[in-house]
Amino acid sequence: MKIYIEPNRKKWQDILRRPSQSYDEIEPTVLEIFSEIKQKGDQALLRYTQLFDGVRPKELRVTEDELAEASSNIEPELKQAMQVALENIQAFHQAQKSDPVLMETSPGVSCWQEKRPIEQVGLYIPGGTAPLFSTVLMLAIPARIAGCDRVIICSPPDKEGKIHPAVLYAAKLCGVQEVYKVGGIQAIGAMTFGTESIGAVDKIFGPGNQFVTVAKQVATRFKVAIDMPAGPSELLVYADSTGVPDFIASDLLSQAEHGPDSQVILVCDSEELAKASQDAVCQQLNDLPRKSIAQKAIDNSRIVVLQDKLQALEMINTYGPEHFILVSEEEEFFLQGLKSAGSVFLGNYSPESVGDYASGTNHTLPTNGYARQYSGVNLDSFCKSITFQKLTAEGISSLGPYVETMAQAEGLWGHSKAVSLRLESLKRKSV
Ligand SMILES: NC(=O)c1ccc[n+]([C@@H]2O[C@H](COP(=O)([O-])OP(=O)(O)OC[C@H]3O[C@@H](n4cnc5c(N)ncnc54)[C@H](O)[C@@H]3O)[C@@H](O)[C@H]2O)c1
Ligand SMILES: N[C@H](CO)Cc1c[nH]c[nH+]1
Ligand SMILES: [Zn+2]
Repeated sequence: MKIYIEPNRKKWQDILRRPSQSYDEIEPTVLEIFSEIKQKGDQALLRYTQLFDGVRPKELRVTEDELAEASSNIEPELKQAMQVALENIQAFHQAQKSDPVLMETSPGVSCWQEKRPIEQVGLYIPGGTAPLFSTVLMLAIPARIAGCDRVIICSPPDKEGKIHPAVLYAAKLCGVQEVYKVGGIQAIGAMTFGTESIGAVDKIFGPGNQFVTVAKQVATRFKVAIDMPAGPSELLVYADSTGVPDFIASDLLSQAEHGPDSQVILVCDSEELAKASQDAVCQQLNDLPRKSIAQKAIDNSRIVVLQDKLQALEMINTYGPEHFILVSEEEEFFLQGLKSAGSVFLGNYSPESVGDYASGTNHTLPTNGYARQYSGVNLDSFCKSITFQKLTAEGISSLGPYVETMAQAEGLWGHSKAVSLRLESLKRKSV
């Protein structure tokens, strides 16, 4: 990880550039695959699965037997850990339920807002280099709490044409019955257009690599919604002298090991901490089984020394990290000034991994700077808000004339008449 000491502002853009390929580079591939899926359905899914995952599964849908069998392949210790995670994720997302908003905006004019679940949702579970069964919990639990009617999962098959038992076990634990062996761009296409085996959904959720993320973005042109662009994982750590280099390095590597296109950034206030953390990264990297993946991500990662805390805060907000770890005596200063981040971890005892698995917060979060305009997945992601209104005779009598005036000023006499007719009818009744 290269160290930049007090870099000039003009250099920030270069220092903070993400390593993933751009939308424009991947979009043509996505459009080509989507077009084939629209024309050829399952046949196209199987062709691309063979091409990208090196396998042609006999059936796209995971059978009931496969779902049931998964449990016998999971160690009791893992089952218990998943249960703890499930309970925390469930509790935190259940607590996000909110009461309908109901009020009388003026006498006789009642307005309210209620939520309804999105009926059909598709959950993408990454599986290219690691079977992220934790993502099943992060997406299927809020979908169930929200009350979505149909919840399906798509995940890439392994070389034997199977989905990892932990993914299937988690699906069963969360009550998901429809699981398909398809990943990447082709999975997003299937959930967008529907094929013979896989019915289309209303909204697609879930993280994935750069191909999955661009495919989701392209899919929104075809009347499906997405949660957000949740691509290659990233982390920004800010630490002052209270930071522990070994802890910092372990956090940086925890996100670097996700994929070669991940990126991690350390911003700190001294050269000493920068150097010690850099050394700790080099040392710990050697012990990681996914060293070669993490090394590539580390090559795209940076350490920046900024003594001025205002500048440091500006850099954090400019980057808009997916994950932000803050270890500072000046916690309040940074929290007050923080504008954009997917999820925040405070102090020396809050490693980012706890949020990835079990603290209860959601790990499906905006990357690539999208924290500037998107929230991470939460209960509301699975709902729509519908507004309602009911006016009494008193309500339309007092509000109606203002609506008539505004409608006529916009030249929309049809709108005005819908009010006038009622006002006249009330006048006739009163004489
Ligand atoms: N932002 C978040 O909330 C979040 C959460 C978890 C994981 N992630 C990210 O998810 C990603 C998981 O990536 P992964 O690769 O292990 O699994 P993945 O399931 O996202 O992608 C695997 C699929 O990518 C497709 N693919 C691979 N190379 C391709 C190519 N050259 N052209 C077209 N398609 C290709 C294949 O179809 C394959 O099945 C990581 O980047 C990780 O950082 C993000
Ligand atoms: N860090 C990922 C989100 O960017 C989520 C994850 C799943 N498993 C481990 N980590
Ligand atoms: Zn992670």
